Parts: sequence; structure tokens; C-alpha cells
Amino acid sequence: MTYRISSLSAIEILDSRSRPTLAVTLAVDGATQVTAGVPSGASTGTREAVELRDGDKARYGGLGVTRAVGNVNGEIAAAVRGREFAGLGELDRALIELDGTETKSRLGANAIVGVSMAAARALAQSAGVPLWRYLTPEGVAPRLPVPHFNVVNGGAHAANNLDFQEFMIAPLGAPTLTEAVRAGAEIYAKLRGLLAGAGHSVGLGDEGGFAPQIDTPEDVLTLLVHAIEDAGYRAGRDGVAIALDPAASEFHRAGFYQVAGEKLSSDEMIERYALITDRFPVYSIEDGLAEDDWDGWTRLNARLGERVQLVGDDILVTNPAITTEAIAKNVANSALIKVNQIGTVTETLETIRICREAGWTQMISHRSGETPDDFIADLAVGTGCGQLKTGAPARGERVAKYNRLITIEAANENLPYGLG
Ligand SMILES: O=C(O)[C@@H](CO)OP(=O)(O)O
Ligand SMILES: [Mg+2]
Repeated sequence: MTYRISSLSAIEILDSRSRPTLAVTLAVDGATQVTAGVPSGASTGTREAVELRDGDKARYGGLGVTRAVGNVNGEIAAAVRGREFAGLGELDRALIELDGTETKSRLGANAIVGVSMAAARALAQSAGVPLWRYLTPEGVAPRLPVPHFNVVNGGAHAANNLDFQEFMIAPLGAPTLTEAVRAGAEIYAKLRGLLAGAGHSVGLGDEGGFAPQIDTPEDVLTLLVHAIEDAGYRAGRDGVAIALDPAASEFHRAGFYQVAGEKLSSDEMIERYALITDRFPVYSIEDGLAEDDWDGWTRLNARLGERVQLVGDDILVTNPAITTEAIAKNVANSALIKVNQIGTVTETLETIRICREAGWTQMISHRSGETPDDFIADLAVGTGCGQLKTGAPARGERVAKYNRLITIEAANENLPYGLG
């Protein structure tokens, strides 16, 4: 079966950080139009596909995306509208070829990923199946992922507080997705009370988590365990576990990891994580070391990889070739998956496949700049990877994804929940 893109256009809208991004609208074979909102990161890996921004300081301080919008409405639409495609893979390959650069910098990864996401949605619609089912690879069993609620925000996602970027609670032991969301919301409420009671700010960071002025990651973890237990849950893998994303590239300066006033070598940082995972129910650490510290990553994986999930984000950037190299070098045991880091849905699915076949786990992820688009909820269910991180259980653009998971669960009682 083939299909034709009958309409394709884009406009500039705002993301959750009040920065411009794209909404791409597309239809196939004259059917109803669908839209995709393009996400955008703040702590980006240097090898990510490149977002095209206008650079015109007079508009949005240079962050406008009218050139990327123009590329969708102009060159991309001219190249793909009316043309026959056998499927999403063929369209994505055409977009990659049209762009012609390694990093999608000519037309913009933000332009290309919006077209790719909208096309996937339109194809699911024309096949008469939910998006998650359309995205399910052959031979893979879909499942509802463990939501990873980022309840304390630091690093590049909040002003002047913690060095570690994300402290997430993950209800691994919840019986269902809906109960996992309830646990997340109840613990979030308890945490607000604990923070306020201790005189901390309960202002929010970019991903809806609290952004208190607390010095050390260990102090935050102590509070989190309290919040989990006060809410009536068990802290640990059989209840509610904790996942970290220190986003260490951001505090790796002059060859040292600079945490809470200390200057740590790679090996000292690794030992700090060993202590943290001994003391607290931390089951997963993403970007524990910097993206250019591959040797450190290998030692981290040798030291903790047997008992802790070590997730590569900035170091892998959802890139199939880099991920393949990282697997060969044994630098981690898990990959963070962000559609806009690589720029097409097809390449994203390819990176997921590579991980699955190597026995690496995968966690689907939002960006710190989001729209209410809930594409990634379906991607997480369809690929059966068992993990999704999409911020706190607060703020509309984050809650949209969790609510989408609840809706999928309600309509599909037989879908299993959990890591798998
Ligand atoms: O580091 C991360 O994992 C992401 C999402 O939480 O942040 P950003 O989108 O800013 O890169
Ligand atoms: Mg990260």
C-alpha cells in the first residue's frame, strides 16, 4: 500500500518555556489533518541533530523558528506533497536526503522531526489504529511504561539551585499505570508539604518539579524517601524507586565534576554514585558522567552496571551509529530516547531496536521545552520499552502525556504495566 501527503504546513507557536517552536500540520490521501508540536531541550548533547533558529535578535532574542517554518511550507512541502510513499521509513529517508547534512542543520531538525511525527500520526489514523499500535515494531509486545516523575528540578532547568538536574520517582511496584500516576501525584503533594514545612521555596522548574535551594543531592534524596513513605508507599524497587539525571556534562568543568562546592575526578564521582546507590533506593542514573568522558563511563558501567541502570542521554543522542559504538565499548546499559535528538521517527525506532537487540533498556523522554503534544506516550507504549520520563505530575504539557497513558490503559485492559 502507498499513500500521498495531500497537505503539509507549519506555523510558529510557543513551547512551555515561552520560546518559539513549530506546529506541523499534515494530511494523507485527503483525510483529516493532524498536527505535531516540536519539543526543544536546554541541556543538549553536542552531537544532537541541529535545531534551526532564526538568530534575528529583534524577534524572540534570536530564538524564532520562521526559517524552519519556511522550510516546511516551502522546500519540504514542494518535495513531498503529492508524492507516493510506501511508508514512514520512505518519507523519513526522503527528508534526510533532501536536507543533505549529517545533523539536519540545513532544513532544521525541528522542521524535519515535526513532519515525521505528524506523518506517523496521519498514517496511524489512515490505518484506523491508535498511534501506539502503529508504532509497535513487528515481534514486539506493547506495554504501559513506568512513569518517571521529575519532582525536583536543578541544573539547567532551574535557576541557582542544585547541580544535579533531575530527581525522579518511579513507581516500579505499582499494579497498574493509573495507580502509578496516583502514587506520583500523592508523593508530589507530600513533597510540597515537606519542602514548605522546612522553609524551602515550592516554586517550580522547567519540568514542573520543585526547585528548592538545597545544597547536596543526598539531602534531596533524604527528603524524597520521606515523601514516598509519608505518602504510604514503600521506597524501593518493589514500591517507588528513585531515578537520577545529574546531566553531568553541565557541571563537568576544567576536567572536574563540580558538585555542591566539591571538585571531583571521574573516579571520585563514580564512588559518590556507589555511596548514593548504597544509601538510597536509586535504581537508575542517567548522564552520571559527561558526554566526552567515555573512559569514565566504561569504568562507571564496570563498577555499577550490574545493579544500577546507567542511561546514556547526551553521550548517545538517540543516534543509531553512536549507540552502536557505545554498545561495543560497553559504556552503559541503557539509552534515553528523544525523537528530536536524532530528528526522525524512523531513526528513533532504529536506535530503540539496536538497544533492544543488545539487551540495553530504553527510556523514552520528553524535552524540557514541550508542547501539549502527547506523541511520546504512544511511542513508549508501542515500543514496549517499559519506561517514560516526562516531568512532574504537574503543568499541562507534562500531564498531557501521563493523561494519555491513563486513557490508553482505560481503553486496553490487557496491556501489561511495568518495566517488563
Ligand atoms: O536532560 C534531559 O534528559 C532532558 C529532559 O529532561 O533535558 P533537556 O530537554 O533540557 O535536554
Ligand atoms: Mg538527560
